[in-house]
Formats: sequence, structure tokens, C-alpha cells
Amino acid sequence: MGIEIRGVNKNFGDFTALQDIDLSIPSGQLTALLGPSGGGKSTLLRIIAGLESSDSGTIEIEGLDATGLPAQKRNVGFVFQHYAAFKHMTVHKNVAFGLEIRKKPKAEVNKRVTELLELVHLDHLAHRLPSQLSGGQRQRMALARALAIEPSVLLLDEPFGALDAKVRKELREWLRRLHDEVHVTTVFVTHDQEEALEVSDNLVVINEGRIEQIGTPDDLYDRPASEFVLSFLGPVTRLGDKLIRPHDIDITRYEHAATTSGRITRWTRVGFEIRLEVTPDDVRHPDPVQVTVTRTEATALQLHEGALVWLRPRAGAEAVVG
Ligand SMILES: Nc1ncnc2c1ncn2[C@@H]1O[C@H](COP(=O)(O)OP(=O)(O)OP(=O)(O)O)[C@@H](O)[C@H]1O
Repeated sequence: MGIEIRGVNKNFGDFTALQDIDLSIPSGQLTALLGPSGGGKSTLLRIIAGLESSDSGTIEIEGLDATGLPAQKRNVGFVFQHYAAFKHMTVHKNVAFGLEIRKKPKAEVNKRVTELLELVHLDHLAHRLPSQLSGGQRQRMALARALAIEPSVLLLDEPFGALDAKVRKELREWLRRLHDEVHVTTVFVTHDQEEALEVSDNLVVINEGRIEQIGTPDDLYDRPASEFVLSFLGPVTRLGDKLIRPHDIDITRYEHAATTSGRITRWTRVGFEIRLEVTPDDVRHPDPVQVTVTRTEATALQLHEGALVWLRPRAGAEAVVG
């Protein structure tokens, strides 16, 4: 069950937006479609929703063959980055809309809307107009509206993309908690790796119209299948002939076995982290190596610009592509 996508291809003219997509999205979980801009994430989401048709392939939603069905018959809830609310209707009315056009009894509509507004923590703002809400509150209203019709799947296309960093972070924590309560099969498009790693049960990395890798956040972060996935999911640097994450490098002031030596040529402090650039002595690998340490480590090791240091992969550093 969940969403079964088989053999989906999509071209716009002679441009291939999606190529041979086969994907099973598990029921009741939160799955992120992650990848760089233009990779095809939104196109795939729109094909699942029925807002775009594929050139070939099939889509099954919770056991229902949805391939030829129009969007309104697929029982999907959809939230976009810029949510189009009815400006002249209150928050309560906006959330009630989908139920009212389905001619549900008034008492049932009111009960459901009250429950949904409590769920998204907007019950105290039910009588406001959308223009009297903050951006984050508006997106929460959009989610309540999408959930009102009890969709079998919830599709979110960069729902927090237009909000500032602090509100985005709050909303993604809130979405995770909401999903833990509601358990509706949810597909979430984002190009932000931190958002995807923090929020989702499963990740699907999409690049240039193809699936690069599918797995849990831990699978992908620790065992990336390709250099692309490794570098897309977090910072990466070259140590000798290996690619490795900057915080997975062990740095010392004393020589030890199998190490690269060099001098600290740059020092940048970002919050609790110190980001170092070490220029290797090895002329075959002259590019600076990025190393991240905590402030405590930097103090304990008496690191400073110009210091001679030795580098090696930390024991157990898994995200290494040779
Ligand atoms: N209606 C269209 N006509 C022509 N090309 C399109 C159309 N819709 C999308 N594309 C192209 O298909 C590619 C994939 O677009 P899509 O929006 O799916 O990417 P995305 O991964 O969601 O990126 P973003 O994060 O920027 O939205 C892009 O190169 C885009 O220009």
C-alpha cells in the first residue's frame, strides 16, 4: 500500500524531466523528495496529485489505481509554498470550505474544523482573516485545510520555502509532531537537506530526473551510494584520495601513522563550531582540507592559524567515498 509509482516518464518538449521512476512510498510515513532545484521533485509530486499527467507509467494510491483519475478524485491533500487562501473568508471558513462543498452536515463541519484548528494550534485565531496571520500561521491553516477532507495522502511542495529560517525550523518540528499524531501518508518536497534529514522517515534523492538513492536519513547520511548523495547531504572535503565529512577528520598536533600533515591556513568561527582549512604538505594533493572541530577541541589542542597539524579519518567515519 502507500503510493506505488511504476515506470513513470515525463518530457516537456525534448527536455526529460523524469526518467524511469519506480518508487514505493510507505503508508503512514513521512517521505521527503530531496534534490537540487530543477531535478524533477515538484513534477513527480504533481503527477502523484493528478495536477500533471505522465507520458507513461502508473500511479497507485493506497490500493487505488489513480493513473487516469483527475486530481479531485484521488483523495489527496495538497499544500504549496504560496498557499492561495480565500482572502475574504475567516480561518474557520477556509478550513471548512472543502467539507461544505461536500455537503457535510453543519454540526459535523464545525466539530471537525474546531478539532483541526486545535491540532494546528490556531484555535484562538479562528475568526481572523488570512491577511491577519503570519506566514507560518497561514501555512498551518493550509495544512488544516488539506487535512479537512481526510485525504489518504498529504502532498507538500516546499510548504515552508517562503518563510524565514527561524520560522521554518519551528514549523518543521511542528510538522514532525503533527505527523506523529495524524499518521497520514505524507510526501514532502524540499531542496533543503537539513529539513529532509530532520523531518522525514524516508528520503528519496532525485537529481536530473532520476532517483539517486532511497533510504532512511541514517542510511543516506552514513552510507551514501554516490559522490552526489554524499555531497548533497552535507559538507564534504577531500583528504588524500578520499572524500569525507569535515567533522569526521581527526586532527592532532603530533604525528601518528597514516596521516596527512599540513598547516592551518584559515580559521572561521561559526557558533560553537570552528571551521579550519588545512593546506597539506603533500604536493600531490595541494587543495586545502576542510576540518570542523568544536571550540572545546580547538582550545584543548591549542589550534591556531599557522599551526602544523596531522589529519586522518576518525575511527568509524562511514561517509567515506574513495
Ligand atoms: N510545464 C513545464 N514546461 C516545461 N518545462 C517544465 C515544466 N514544468 C517543469 N519543467 C522543467 O522540468 C524540470 C523539473 O522541474 P521541477 O519543478 O519538477 O523541479 P524541482 O526539482 O521541483 O525544482 P524546484 O525545487 O526548483 O521546484 C525543470 O528543469 C523545469 O524547468
